[in-house]
Amino acid sequence: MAAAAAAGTASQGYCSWALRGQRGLGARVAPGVPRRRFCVSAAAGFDNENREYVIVGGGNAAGYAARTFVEHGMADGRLCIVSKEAYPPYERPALTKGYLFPPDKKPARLPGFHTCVGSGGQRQTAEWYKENGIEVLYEDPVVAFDGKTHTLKTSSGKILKYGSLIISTGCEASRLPAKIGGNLPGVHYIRDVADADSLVSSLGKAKKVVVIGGGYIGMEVAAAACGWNLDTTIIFPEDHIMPRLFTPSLAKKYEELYQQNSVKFVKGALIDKLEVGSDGRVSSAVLKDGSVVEADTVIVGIGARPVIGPFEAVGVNTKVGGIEVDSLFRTSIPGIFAIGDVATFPLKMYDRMTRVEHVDHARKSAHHCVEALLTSHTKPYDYLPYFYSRVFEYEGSSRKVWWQFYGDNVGETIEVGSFDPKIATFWIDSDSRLKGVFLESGSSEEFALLPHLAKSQPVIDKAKLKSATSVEDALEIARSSIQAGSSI
Ligand SMILES: Cc1cc2nc3c(=O)[nH]c(=O)nc-3n(C[C@H](O)[C@H](O)[C@H](O)COP(=O)(O)OP(=O)(O)OC[C@H]3O[C@@H](n4cnc5c(N)ncnc54)[C@H](O)[C@@H]3O)c2cc1C
Ligand SMILES: NC(=O)c1ccc[n+]([C@@H]2O[C@H](COP(=O)([O-])OP(=O)(O)OC[C@H]3O[C@@H](n4cnc5c(N)ncnc54)[C@H](O)[C@@H]3O)[C@@H](O)[C@H]2O)c1
Ligand SMILES: O=C1O[C@H]([C@@H](O)CO)C(O)=C1O
Repeated sequence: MAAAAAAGTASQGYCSWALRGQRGLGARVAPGVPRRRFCVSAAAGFDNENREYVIVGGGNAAGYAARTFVEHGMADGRLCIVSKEAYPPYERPALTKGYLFPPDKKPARLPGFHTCVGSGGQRQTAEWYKENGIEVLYEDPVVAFDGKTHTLKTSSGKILKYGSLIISTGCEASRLPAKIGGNLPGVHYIRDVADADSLVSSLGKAKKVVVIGGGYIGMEVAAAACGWNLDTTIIFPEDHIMPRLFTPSLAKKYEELYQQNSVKFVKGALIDKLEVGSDGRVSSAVLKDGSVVEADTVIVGIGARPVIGPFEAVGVNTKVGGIEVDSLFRTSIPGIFAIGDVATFPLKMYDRMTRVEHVDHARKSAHHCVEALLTSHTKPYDYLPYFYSRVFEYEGSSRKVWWQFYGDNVGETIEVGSFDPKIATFWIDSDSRLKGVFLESGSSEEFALLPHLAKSQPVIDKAKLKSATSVEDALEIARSSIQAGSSI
């Protein structure tokens, strides 16, 4: 059921793109600049098929995009968000953090974490969208797209003609095939609130939990399961957790913490099948080597795939996947943009095309895209990759952990600190330039230094850094390397 069936109540009606004759490019009018308005009479708001701006996907990036439209006075009666979900945009990271706290430890619930609270902004509830004249179509995903006629069709059969279109359909969880038990009751994937609700209901009854995948979801969900005092096993194919980012040595420190919390690891293992019990629910995971791990609840976190359909014709990057955009988030078709997880964009500082599946980019790409659309700015997006996680945050946990990483994890690494309580890893390339930096349990001042380090890429005296006696000492050595003037 729709949590909120909000329709925009645009008092002045809206300007049809077709009547404005601004095919595709949207309104390239600076805020505050008087515009000729050819408004269609629309006393009831959005009552015909034309929409000036349409965002497809009501997720993290859409919430931040809506905020930028409002800041420019360009939302009221003009912006429509077409959402698959039943809720206005929210901060998706909460789903594997506060949302999974046990019932007695004050779990996060909507409307508590609607965008843009995750970055200290306003909490944009369903009311906020109404008050700002933004039409939100809930639980009505776009199922067809025609770039020639500028038309979208939703699952309920609505036909929407757009002036400018922003695709922010994000990612979907990769699934285990149904033929090996990937769809059994008790097997969970986690992407949205409905998934998280289903998982919480299973955790309430669970005794033995298997987490498949040693990435972000695996680490965050396994830590949450500890908060529910559940027998938890993580199974993954690699040698250590977080293989895309962590060094083996860094991973070891986190694995030890999980083991102290009674979590078991099965490494280097692939799933052969998930078996069904007499109650029709999952009962165990059978590994390729024939061993069996019992489970009444399985959480699968084996990566995510960009949601491209039905927009394939807009242009998919063949190497990275994702909808290809330029440094202003413009696709190959004028008037169509893509942001967030689904967009493959030029990562200017490392001179490569990439897709980033993290919330900081969702927020910043949304803002940058909408600013470029609504104003005449042509400043290229210059993103510094930023990833973070927080686990064991619930009250009563013996040790909370929170880490941040900035930059590129390339080159050799220097690790400083014992993890008790802090650890830092520095990635340094063959020219001795610092490329990436990771910090666990830093102070706010220390975390604030990391983006400066990763952005300026100072030349580092490696011997000096290796001899650092503490994380504080190491960060000071890196900071003074920026000041030494050898930065980019
Ligand atoms: C459980 C979880 C925890 C995370 N934690 C962190 C974290 O701690 N830190 C971090 O940096 N990142 C985290 N991420 C990643 C971060 O949430 C994403 O990078 C971010 O949500 C991307 O925003 P987006 O708007 O591009 O996509 P999404 O937020 O996924 O939004 C896309 C929306 O589009 C909808 N949609 C898809 N197809 C259609 C269609 N055809 N029509 C209409 N709507 C459609 C989807 O239902 C969804 O609501 C997490 C992700 C998950 C799943
Ligand atoms: N803190 C964060 O930034 C955060 C938190 C949660 C989720 N997310 C996002 O959510 C999405 C999904 O996260 P994720 O953890 O599933 O992806 P991931 O890519 O971080 O990890 C996937 C893991 O799955 C495992 N794996 C891959 N194929 C497998 C297979 N066939 N069988 C068993 N294991 C397999 C590997 O161990 C791999 O590390 C990503 O976009 C991620 O960025 C981010
Ligand atoms: O970025 C984030 O947003 C949410 C939460 O802070 C919203 O309240 C969360 O858990 C993050 O990591």
